[in-house]
Amino acid sequence: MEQLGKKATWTRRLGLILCLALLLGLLVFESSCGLLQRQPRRSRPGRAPQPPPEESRVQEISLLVQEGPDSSGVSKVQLVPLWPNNDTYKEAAEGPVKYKVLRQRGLIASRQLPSALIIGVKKGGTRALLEFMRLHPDIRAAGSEVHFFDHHYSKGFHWYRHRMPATLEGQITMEKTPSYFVTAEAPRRVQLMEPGTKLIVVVRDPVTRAISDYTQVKSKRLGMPRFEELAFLNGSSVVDTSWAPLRIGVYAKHLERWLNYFPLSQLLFVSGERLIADPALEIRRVQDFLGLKRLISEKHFYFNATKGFPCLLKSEERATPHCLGKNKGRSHPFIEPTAIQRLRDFYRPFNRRFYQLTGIDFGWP
Ligand SMILES: Nc1ncnc2c1ncn2[C@@H]1O[C@H](COP(=O)(O)OS(=O)(=O)O)[C@@H](OP(=O)(O)O)[C@H]1O
Repeated sequence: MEQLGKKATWTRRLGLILCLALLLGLLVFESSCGLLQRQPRRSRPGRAPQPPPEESRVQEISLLVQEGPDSSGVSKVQLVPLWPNNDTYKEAAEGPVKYKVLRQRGLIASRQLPSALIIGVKKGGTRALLEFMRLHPDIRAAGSEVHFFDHHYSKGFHWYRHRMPATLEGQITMEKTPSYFVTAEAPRRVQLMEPGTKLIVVVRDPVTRAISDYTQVKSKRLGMPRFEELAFLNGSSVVDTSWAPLRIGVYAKHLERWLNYFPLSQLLFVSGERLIADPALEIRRVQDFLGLKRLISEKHFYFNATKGFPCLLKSEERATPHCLGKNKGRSHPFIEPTAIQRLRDFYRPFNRRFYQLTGIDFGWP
């Protein structure tokens, strides 16, 4: 009985082993025949078919069809694309494609050479004009004077462009360097850059301009001679036109040089006096000249009685009311009235000529 029981247990174990072996064999057979291969995953409804993963785009080229001394026994090589796709190559070569498109549509800012320049005059109110114009969303201006057309011309236009802020399509790049107006080479150089450049000149009574210029130099140099000593030759009544603060004020002469290269229609003359008395009016003229929407108006300015000048309620840099710096709107030293009168007489014919050339009577005494 006991022997019979043991036999039955062994038979059951053998049967189990046989079953397992059979199952294993079946599995091996099916996988080698591909019967258990997975079906490709169906894309989810509503979603675009996904591109094949990068590895599956490896291309195979048979070496047998190629001529050559290869006898390595390798029958195939895999060509793996260096760039995952064509767009990636373009991105590397010319910047991301999406940026290129955005740039073409003017949606990405890039640096441009200026299309409008405030060329002068020194102490005419050029900083005020530039700061006021910067309120306009379509104006982007270099913050400091670049001095390209006088001091840095040899550095080239590439250097110049990199001094400019980035602009979007439709925005105007501007720069102000007041010494351009009196630089002999500047008109030709500006024309070479772009004959259509718009030129803005802020002019002011040449006598007060000269005193303002003198005041600035005096503030930086101790022991400066009196204005009257510098303005006239050897204590005489003859005006020393070689003295820069006086030479700059002969506007007609400097303008004639610019008119050899640019038509009058490309120049706008801003009155430095009216820029103080009625900034909104002068800024409206500038906006019109530049073809801009009239967005800057009276509501952007207030008169600061302490400073004695119009100031801004907010600007590109600050959202609070503020005036130009301490070096703008300095008090001038006392100048002998006879010296002032002599200078007025000296400038009168040049001023008249300037009015003729510009077609504007600035009303200087
Ligand atoms: N809003 C406002 N605030 C202050 N100053 C003003 C303003 N508008 C015009 N001005 C006059 O600008 C004169 C300085 O001119 P510039 O900016 O062209 O000077 S510079 O050439 O850049 O040094 C400066 O000359 P001075 O008064 O002699 O300092 C001012 O008279």
